[in-house]
Amino acid sequence: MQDDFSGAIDGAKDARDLLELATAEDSVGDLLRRGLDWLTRVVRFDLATVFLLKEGRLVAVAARGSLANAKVRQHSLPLSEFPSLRQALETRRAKAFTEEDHAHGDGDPFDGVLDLPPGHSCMVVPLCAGDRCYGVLSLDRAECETYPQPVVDLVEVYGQMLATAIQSAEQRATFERLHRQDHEHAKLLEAQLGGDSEGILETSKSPVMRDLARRARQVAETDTPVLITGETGTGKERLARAIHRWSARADQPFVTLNCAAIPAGLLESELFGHVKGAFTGATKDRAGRFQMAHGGTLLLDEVGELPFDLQAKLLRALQEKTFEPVGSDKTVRADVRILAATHVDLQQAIAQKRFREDLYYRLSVFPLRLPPLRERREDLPQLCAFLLEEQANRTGRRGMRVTPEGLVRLEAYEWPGNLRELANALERATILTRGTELGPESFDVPTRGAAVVAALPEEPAPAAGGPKRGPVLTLAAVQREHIMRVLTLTRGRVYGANGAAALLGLKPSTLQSRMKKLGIARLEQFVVDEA
Ligand SMILES: Nc1ncnc2c1ncn2[C@@H]1O[C@H](COP(=O)(O)OP(=O)(O)OP(=O)(O)O)[C@@H](O)[C@H]1O
Repeated sequence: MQDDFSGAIDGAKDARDLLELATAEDSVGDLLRRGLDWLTRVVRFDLATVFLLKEGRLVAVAARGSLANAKVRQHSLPLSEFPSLRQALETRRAKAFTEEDHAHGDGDPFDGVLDLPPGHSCMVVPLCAGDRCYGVLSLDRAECETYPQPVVDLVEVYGQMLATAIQSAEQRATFERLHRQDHEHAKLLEAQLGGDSEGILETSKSPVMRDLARRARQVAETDTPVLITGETGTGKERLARAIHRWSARADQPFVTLNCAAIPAGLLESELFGHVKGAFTGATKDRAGRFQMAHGGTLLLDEVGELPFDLQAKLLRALQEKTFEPVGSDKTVRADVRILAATHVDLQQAIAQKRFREDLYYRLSVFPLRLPPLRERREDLPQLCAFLLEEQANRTGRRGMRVTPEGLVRLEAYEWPGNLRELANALERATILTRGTELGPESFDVPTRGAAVVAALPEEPAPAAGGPKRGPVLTLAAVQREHIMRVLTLTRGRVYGANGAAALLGLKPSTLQSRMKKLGIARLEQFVVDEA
C-alpha cells in the first residue's frame, strides 16, 4: 500500500519488524530511536514526536522528521491545558485531527515552537500498556489534510507495541537495579558475617572432610543441583557459599531462603515474587528470591520445610527455569543454580508423604553430607584458631588462643550443636576471660555423655569428695570425672535400668573394671543424704 499518507507498506515484514522491536532487549532510548525509524517507513510525516508523561507534563524525549529541531526536542507542555491529548490517553485511542477539530479544539501543542499551517495533518497516538500510560506520540505534516483511518489504526498498533516495549524496558531497568542493590547488600552482609571464606574445608585434618571438599569443588564448576545434608550447625550454609564462590557464577548474587523461617503462606511470594494486588498488602510488584538470584545461586535452606503444594512449582522452576509470580499470568525466566540444605531425613519425609519424591531426585543429584563435629574432633585445634580469628575481626579482641588443656576439655564434649555451638562457646569464653589464654576453666561445656545425663530430672550436688570442677588434663581424667558424675546421679548404683552402667552404655563389669583402673573405688561416697 502506498498513498499520500502511508509509506511503502510491506504488511508481513513490517509486522515482523514491529514484533522484533517490541521484544528486543534495548534501552528505552534505543527503542525510541529504532521505533521512529520504523515509523518513517510506514507513514508519511514532517514531524514525529514522542512525549513522555512526567509530573503532569508531556516532555519531548525523541523527535524525527524534517521539522524536528532543537526547540522541538526541548519542548514540554502541561497535559491539563490540552483536553484532546488527555482524551487520547483516557480513551486509549489514536485520533487524527480534522480541520473542524483544529478550529474548535484546544490549540496547537507546538504553538510558539513551530509555525504549522492551521488545519495541517495531525495525529495523536497514546502510549499505554497494562494499567499505565507513558505518554503520546504525535505525527504532524505541513499538508492540510486529515490522516485516513487505516493509517491511524496502523500507527495505533505501533503505539501499543511501543508502550509495551517501554514498559518492559522500564521493568528490566528496575529489576536490574534491584538485582544490583541486592547483590551489593548480600556481599556486604556476607563480608560482615565472615562467610566469605570457606573456613576449614580443604585444610581439614579429617579425611572425610577433605574428600567432601574435593567433591564440592568438582561439582561447583557445573550447574548441577547439590543437596547438602548434616546436623544443625555443621556448616551447610558455609559450604553452599563456598560452592558458589568456586563456581563460574561467583560474581553473580548468592541468595538464600530459609524455608523454615518464613510462614508457609508467604513462601510462594518470597520464592517467586508477586504482582501488585496479588493479595491484601501486595501494594506493588515485588521480585522473589528466584529473580534476585538470576545469573547466580539460590540456597534453599531447610528445604524439607517447604509446603507440599509449593514443591510442584519449585520442581517446574528447576526443570524449565520458568515460573509465574503470584497473581501474574506472565511467565518469568530466571537462570539460577539451586543448592538445597536440610538437617532432616528427606527419605523419611517422602515416606510420610511430606516431600515429593520427584523433587527429591531433582535436588539430590549430587548429595554432600557434612559430618558432625564429634566425627571430626581432629579439626578442633584448627577450628578454634579459625573461629577465634573470625571473632576477633568482629569484636577486635585479638590474640585469643585455647591452651592444650582447654582443647582436651573441648575434645571431651559431644557438641550436639556442632560448629555453631563451638563458635558460641569460644565467644562466651573470650568474654569471660581476662587474658588471652582459654584454659579448661574457661569453658562451661559438660564432658562427653552429657546428653544422657541431661535427660535425667535434676542433678544433685556432688557429695563431699566427689567430682570437683577444675582443670582436666588428660582423657583419663575426663573419663574419671564423668563416671563420678554419673555415679553421683545414680547414688552409687552401678547395676539395673537406672544404674550408671546402663546410662553410660557399658556392661556393669566393664564399668567396674574402668572404675578400678581410674581409682574410683568407694561407691558409698556417692550416696547423698535425701533429708
Ligand atoms: N568450614 C568451616 N570452617 C569454620 N567454621 C565454619 C565452617 N562451617 C561453618 N562454620 C561456622 O559454624 C557455624 C554454623 O555454620 P552454618 O550456619 O554454615 O551451619 P548450618 O549447618 O547451615 O547450620 P543450620 O543447620 O543451623 O542452618 C557458623 O558460625 C560458621 O561460621
